[in-house]
Amino acid sequence: MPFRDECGVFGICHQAEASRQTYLGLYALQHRGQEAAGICSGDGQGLHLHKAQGYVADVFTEAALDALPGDAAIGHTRYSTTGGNVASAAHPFLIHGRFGQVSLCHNGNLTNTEVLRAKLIADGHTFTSPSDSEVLLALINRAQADTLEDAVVSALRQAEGAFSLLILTEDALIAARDPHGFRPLAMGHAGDTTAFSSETCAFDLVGMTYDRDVEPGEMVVVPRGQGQIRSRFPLPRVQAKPCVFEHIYFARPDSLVYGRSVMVARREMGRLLALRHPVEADLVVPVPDSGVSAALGYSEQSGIPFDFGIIRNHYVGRTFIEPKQNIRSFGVKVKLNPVRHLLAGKRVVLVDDSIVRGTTSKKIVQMVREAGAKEVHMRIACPPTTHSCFYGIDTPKRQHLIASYMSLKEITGFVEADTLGYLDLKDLETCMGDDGAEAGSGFCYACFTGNYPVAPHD
Ligand SMILES: O=P(O)(O)OC[C@H]1O[C@H](OP(=O)(O)OP(=O)(O)O)[C@H](O)[C@@H]1O
Ligand SMILES: NC(=O)CC[C@H](N)C(=O)O
Ligand code: SF4
Ligand SMILES: [Mg+2]
Repeated sequence: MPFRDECGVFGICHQAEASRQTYLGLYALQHRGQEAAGICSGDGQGLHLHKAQGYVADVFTEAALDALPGDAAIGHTRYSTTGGNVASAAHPFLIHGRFGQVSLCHNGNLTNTEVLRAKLIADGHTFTSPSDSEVLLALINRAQADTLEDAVVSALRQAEGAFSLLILTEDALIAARDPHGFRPLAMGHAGDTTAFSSETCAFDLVGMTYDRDVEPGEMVVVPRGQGQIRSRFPLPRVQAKPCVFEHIYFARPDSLVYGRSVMVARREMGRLLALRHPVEADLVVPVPDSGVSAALGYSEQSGIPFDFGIIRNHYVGRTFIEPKQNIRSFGVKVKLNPVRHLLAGKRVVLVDDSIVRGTTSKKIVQMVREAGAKEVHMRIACPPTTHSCFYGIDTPKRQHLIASYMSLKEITGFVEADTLGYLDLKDLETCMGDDGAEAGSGFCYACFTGNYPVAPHD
């Protein structure tokens, strides 16, 4: 996979079946991370943890869920950004420390992990994993603070980069988001139950109503017992920079992210793409699944009919045994297959959300031509991806991003498309309702501009 996803977090409080609901929440967030999954629950007697490498459905059995009792839980699906795909770095992390049992899970990536880690190790701390997220727990435990809440604030003040966090203790469920709000975190309810999730599609599954986002820089404390939900903003205020790529690619189209419909945003990207890069053609074909919404927008705007000229096999996992005999482009073919009957003799507009390395796109263009298409015009629903992400997305290094070393003309030649058009940054801002008071003000666009809101130390 050229682009790997990130992580999903889900947490719930005052729910009799907290761990089962969290399991379902994670099931809905599976697309955000497939390396490991875990849940920590609390029943008033203590915290209980189960985590392992693998998909949510494989990590949790009935018996595993039965061993996670209580009316509060947090859970995580992981794609590593720091520490690699190792069992010890699965979330949630759980410690028995100065504030009793404290469990934490994290979506995002710290940009000063190495500095913090080195300092903690010099102070005598021992780590159980290479994870950046475990550093946060160590900071909480070692904070000069009398209460857990103040210790969390102290840790968050030292952390730099991206964090949407859920913390479960014997007394509270705490949600927090870094001051730039790089990664999403939604809040919802059903009756007395409060829940948090990376995306609202998880709320739909467990029957929760989305209320609002945890704001950038906000910390929300849900007491486990009686008591009101509390909100505070303990971190220095900065211009929020939520990740625009959530809307382009990562999030599910049925989710609201930052309170906006992902489907609507993607469709708008497709519409503007059609306005800026029109072409005479017979058929608009999406690269499934992530290109579908933008392709619909392109078709609506251009009036060129839309059809599923490429079909995706939904049962392809992350790895498969390759045939011994070399089959050309096997990696792409096992996942995507053209519908020859639709493509033969047609001038095709192929719409995808993004080009990363360019290798998939090249093979898809080839595949569509081999299926008989007369012309292939590629349209990409975001600007050229020229910079890597340090805030929780595992993008390839800059030198592997094709747009960082090739011009538009060269990329067109490389992927062997007849024409190629990208959405430009201004249009992307328009689709996101970013009025661009300052250029690129309301979201993080660093993978297109290199303007990193937080300098990556590591
Ligand atoms: O330029 P490349 O490096 O070849 O990669 C670009 C592709 O990568 C992503 O999809 P991906 O194959 O990761 O999976 P998806 O099915 O989730 O869209 C993206 O949606 C493009 O289709
Ligand atoms: N993608 C993520 O959000 C990863 C969280 C954390 N940095 C880890 O590697 O475990
Ligand atoms: S660099 Fe790109 S992927 Fe990373 S947070 Fe910013 S917009 Fe999102
Ligand atoms: Mg794709």
